[in-house]
Amino acid sequence: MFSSTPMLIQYQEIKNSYKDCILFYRLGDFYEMFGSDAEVASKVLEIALTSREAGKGRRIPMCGVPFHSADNYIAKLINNDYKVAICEQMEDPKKSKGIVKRDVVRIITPGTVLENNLLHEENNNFLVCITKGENSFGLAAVDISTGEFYTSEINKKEDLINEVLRYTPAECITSKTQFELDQLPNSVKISYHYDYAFKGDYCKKILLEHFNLNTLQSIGLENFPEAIKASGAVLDYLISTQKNPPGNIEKLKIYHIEDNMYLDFATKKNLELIQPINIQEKNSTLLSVLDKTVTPLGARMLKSWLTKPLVNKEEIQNRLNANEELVNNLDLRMKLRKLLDSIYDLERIIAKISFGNANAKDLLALKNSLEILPKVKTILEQAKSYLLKQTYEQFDDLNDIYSLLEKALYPDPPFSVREGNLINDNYNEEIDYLRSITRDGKEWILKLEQEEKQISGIKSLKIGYNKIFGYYIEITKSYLHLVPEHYIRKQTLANAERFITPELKEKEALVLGADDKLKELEYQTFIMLREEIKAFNFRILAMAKIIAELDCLASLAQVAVTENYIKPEISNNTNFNISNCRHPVVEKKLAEQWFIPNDINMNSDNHRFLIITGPNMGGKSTYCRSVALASILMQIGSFIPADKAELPIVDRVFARVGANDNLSTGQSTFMVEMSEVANIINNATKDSLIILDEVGRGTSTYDGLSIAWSLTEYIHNIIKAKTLFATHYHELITLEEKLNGVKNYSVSVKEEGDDIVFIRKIISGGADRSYGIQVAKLAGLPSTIIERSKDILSTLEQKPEQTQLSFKETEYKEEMLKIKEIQELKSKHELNTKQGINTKQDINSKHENVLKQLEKIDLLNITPLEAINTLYKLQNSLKSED
Ligand SMILES: Nc1ncnc2c1ncn2[C@@H]1O[C@H](COP(=O)(O)OP(=O)(O)OP(=O)(O)O)[C@@H](O)[C@H]1O
Repeated sequence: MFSSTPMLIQYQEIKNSYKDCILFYRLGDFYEMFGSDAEVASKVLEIALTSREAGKGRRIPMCGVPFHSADNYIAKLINNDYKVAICEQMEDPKKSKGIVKRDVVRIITPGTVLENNLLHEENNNFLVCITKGENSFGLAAVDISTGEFYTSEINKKEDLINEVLRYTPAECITSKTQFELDQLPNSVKISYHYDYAFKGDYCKKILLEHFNLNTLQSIGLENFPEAIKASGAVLDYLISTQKNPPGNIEKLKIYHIEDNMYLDFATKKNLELIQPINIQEKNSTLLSVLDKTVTPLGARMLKSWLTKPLVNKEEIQNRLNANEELVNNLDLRMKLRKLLDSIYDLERIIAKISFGNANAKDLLALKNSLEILPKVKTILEQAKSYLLKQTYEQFDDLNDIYSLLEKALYPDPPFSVREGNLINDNYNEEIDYLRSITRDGKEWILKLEQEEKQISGIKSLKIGYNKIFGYYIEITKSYLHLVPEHYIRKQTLANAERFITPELKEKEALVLGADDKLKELEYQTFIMLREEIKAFNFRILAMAKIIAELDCLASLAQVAVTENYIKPEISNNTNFNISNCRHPVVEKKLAEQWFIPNDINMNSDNHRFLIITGPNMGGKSTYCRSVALASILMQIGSFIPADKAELPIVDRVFARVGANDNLSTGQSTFMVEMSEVANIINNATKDSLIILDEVGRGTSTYDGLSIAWSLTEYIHNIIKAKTLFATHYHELITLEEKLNGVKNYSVSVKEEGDDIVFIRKIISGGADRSYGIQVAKLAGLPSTIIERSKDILSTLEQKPEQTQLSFKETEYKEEMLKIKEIQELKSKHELNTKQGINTKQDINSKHENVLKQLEKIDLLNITPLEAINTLYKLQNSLKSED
């Protein structure tokens, strides 16, 4: 379409291959965008849209961003779901004849970013790929900013979706013919890759080439065709976007979801492991309590531990023992944490080195981190626990790499790699030589300044430098009469004149020539140094993992000490016995009160299904969750908030807590609740732990009760998983007599006259009432409503079969009349307004205010209680103004 100028012809040719990207076309110091790309980008980036001559009097839209600040603009486009193709000049414009050669050097997509401003230190940036085979799904997850690469084969679709969500992917790729992605939440950004990249043979070839293997057997992948497809396709996507094989990806780890504790998305959300339910309350997550890591490496690993607790007894025990040693050995813990604190994000530095983006400051950060490693090793020498001892034995202090950097790298290099001061003295002879010339030359110029001052007697004489004139002698106007004759005038300023001398120019040629050469040579030497370090990538990455693990263990130990946690025992049978168990997050949030700890005892026999009843706000949810969190904590190797604990290893934890709306997926509260319950039923085993909190409350009382009842029977009789069920359906407590494994518990409460005091102790036996009205009173509901509620409650208690209430002779009736009255008033007002009658003078402002508020009420979505409450307020506001 822009066929008329050579540059635009070139642009169009390149753009044709990158139609789905915004093309950043390098033109001198700018990246330019043309046509529809310019129209889109100018809006998103809020930059001026101009136009450019396209021949034959036509103009095309154009906008541009400076090359040196492109990162921020790219970030904005990526965050707005665009892909960006970076097209560079492939030759020096000064040396090229005709149009400069250009090509796309990289495509940036959300899952392939390496830019600091698009990455979060404490989060991975996973690119996930999914494939669909006849009997299973393939999944691969890769983070090029850290070098991690995982793959798995999964049978059930729900498990696949759950696993995709566990990675919180920045981008998810598949092929258009592979998979219907309608089941993934909208938050997952989907990209499609070419169909050919998902063919088994092609994927195998890509993997063998990348990992330099003859067979996939050595990495355990041979018998997993879908995992091969997913990992091959994702690698192909990386190669095609980065235009290079990702040099920091050394290993592909195949895993099976049952290798770890299974936590589905709803459970992680309901237990607030990583993300708070209320986004504002960042410190209501388990992670916020546990994360005392001091490196980004550790922070990312801890997050991954929390979403994938262990199930292998030996591994759990090893972590617990290491943790215990770090808890008890203060010196070891403190010194370790202090040393780790100085270690930079090695994984992200290595990614930058691999993709050729690392500058000298990055290498300096690497050098400074490596300097710490031998000290860490020395500290670990005293360790006695298996895991720490093993870490000590495997510890590679990378001293050779440190020595190389120490020798080669300038001690305080700049960010830019083009301005010199990158390479140390005594590393490269030619650099030393050129540096001495520029240093000497600069000294010579300083000396000349002194001499010229003395000879001419001009005190303000100074020698300066700029890019246009090079070196010059500047003399202020008041001394111009003293200027020696051999000075040659070059420039006149408002206050001064600038001169040169032949001698000065001669020296300048020498200094600047050497300076240019030095900068170029330093740059080339730096690139070579970076390549040399690249060869050590995998050794450094292996140590990064060890550092991350030490950081996690030391963080858990630190929390155990400050929060007073204890080491749990792994139960030899399937019994749960925890004395004085606390909720790790709630206990920290209680400002002035003490957290009341509670015991928990469960076995596989007559104590496996606990029904917990009692007042609202009594602490039922908190109790149930604290048990689930204790299991998760132990299985990540952490101590737990209790006085003594013995826990079995559970294969899965499920938590169905509260009723959450999920309007974004078009599901009602009840639908979400039931699908979460269905997931539990389909996946729980006798070795699982299930937390049910008020299941059934999203529907009518009898429907809800019936579901809760039959769910209890099913879990008790068929699944046999350990279960804690917090409920307001007191009818369920009769199940204790019918089902052998069911036991009733309740939260105790003290009645003080008409009021209640929460004791928050869990006691044996069921509760027969919820004290909802007392809690409503505590919450500040008006006394009219409280009193009326008591009336209704006593009627119901006398005639429990009565489901329809009559509201004769009550305040409620009066209030309903009031509604009618006001609504009539409102419609009269509307009618009058329609008929053009000016009623404003008749209705004073307070009525108008009430009417406005009434108008806002959405009658279809308001409960009777809310309606009464609102009316009460409105009536009061009318009364108070009278
Ligand atoms: N053991 C405890 N010690 C001290 N405070 C507690 C304890 N358990 C709960 N709380 C406090 O009580 C609040 C309510 O607890 P929780 O939500 O567990 O009650 P609940 O019985 O499940 O209520 P509802 O039936 O209304 O859902 C908590 O947010 C916390 O502030």
